Amino acid sequence: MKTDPAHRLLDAPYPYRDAEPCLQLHGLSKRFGNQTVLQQIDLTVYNGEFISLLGPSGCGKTTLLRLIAGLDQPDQGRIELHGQDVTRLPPARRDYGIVFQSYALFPNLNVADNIAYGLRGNKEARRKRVTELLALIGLDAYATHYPAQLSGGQQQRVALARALATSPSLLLLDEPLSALDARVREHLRREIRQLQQQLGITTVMVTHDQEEALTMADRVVVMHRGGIEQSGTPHQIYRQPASPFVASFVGQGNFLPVQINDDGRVQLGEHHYAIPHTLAVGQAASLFIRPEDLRLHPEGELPDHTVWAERDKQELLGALYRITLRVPAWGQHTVQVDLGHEALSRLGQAQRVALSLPLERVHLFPQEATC
Ligand SMILES: Nc1ncnc2c1ncn2[C@@H]1O[C@H](COP(=O)(O)OP(=O)(O)OP(=O)(O)O)[C@@H](O)[C@H]1O
Repeated sequence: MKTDPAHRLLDAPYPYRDAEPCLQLHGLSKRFGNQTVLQQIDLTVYNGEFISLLGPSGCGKTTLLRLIAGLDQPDQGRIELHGQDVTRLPPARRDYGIVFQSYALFPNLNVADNIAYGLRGNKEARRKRVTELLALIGLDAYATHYPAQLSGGQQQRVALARALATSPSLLLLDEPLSALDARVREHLRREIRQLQQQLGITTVMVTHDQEEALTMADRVVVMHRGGIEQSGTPHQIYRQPASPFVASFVGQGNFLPVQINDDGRVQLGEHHYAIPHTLAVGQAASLFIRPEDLRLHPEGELPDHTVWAERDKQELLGALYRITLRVPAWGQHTVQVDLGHEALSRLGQAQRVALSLPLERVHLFPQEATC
């Protein structure tokens, strides 16, 4: 069920719905030798929006960022920045700042000189701007330090200040946090997001880390094999995945084979469910449900559509337990269910438990559209 993803209208309360476009990509394609790396990419990024390009290794997200930056040339298509065609302009004539995964600071320049590197104007104006930027990134006390004297997180903040120094209208971030350890990464995520909102700077960030994309971005653009699979708010991407690829790449999920019966109901093993869908009668499909959406019921609580399930494995994930169960009535398929500690203790130790399927949480995908 690959829907409209790239151009789908965002929800009404979406804050950038009526904003002016900052960056527009029209039919961008790129090949390296025989390999098509990007195919007909269309994307509009609105003023002030934080977009994350999310996808597995090799899906083309860095290539797309490099095309926007002018570090590579597209074979086809057009790039507009504030309505101006910049497709053939060199990087220096495009109005953006960029931060790479490796800090890319000049080791022989101190922090202040690194930040001032791209600044024009007289010495006093540059000094003033550097002081402002040092305050912005909370490194006022480090102006005379050299990159080697800073932690990874501090170096990346300097790289960010350098990218912002000329007040560009677009900020490009290429996996800016992936070289940092988990705790620093989480902290810097919040800092970058706060700074981006404070400055209102339009931002495009490449990441393969779904948590990073979901927590930082206003809109996540999921890429797969050189194309855009879905574009939507983090909530839409997680809750209304447009394809099996998005459903499985972002978060966890159970896929169960089903059949569409003559009466339109969805057959899962021995059970029939009335789930709204647009699939054809007789069509094979996959039913998708997230582990936290399946319900396990303690003895004595048996709502409609309950099936019996046999407990198999139980793993502690930290805040949750992931329980693996075999469901004879669903064709012996196994499912995974996430439960909080409280819910697990209410469930007790019984080997056989009642399982129900909240129909409003189910997604159906035609089987040929598997990832
Ligand atoms: N300069 C190049 N020459 C040849 N092939 C390239 C070049 N740059 C990228 N590719 C190929 O293009 C494809 C997409 O690469 P790209 O770096 O855009 O992917 P990605 O989604 O950013 O992945 P990763 O997260 O691993 O960086 C890959 O198969 C890669 O090998």
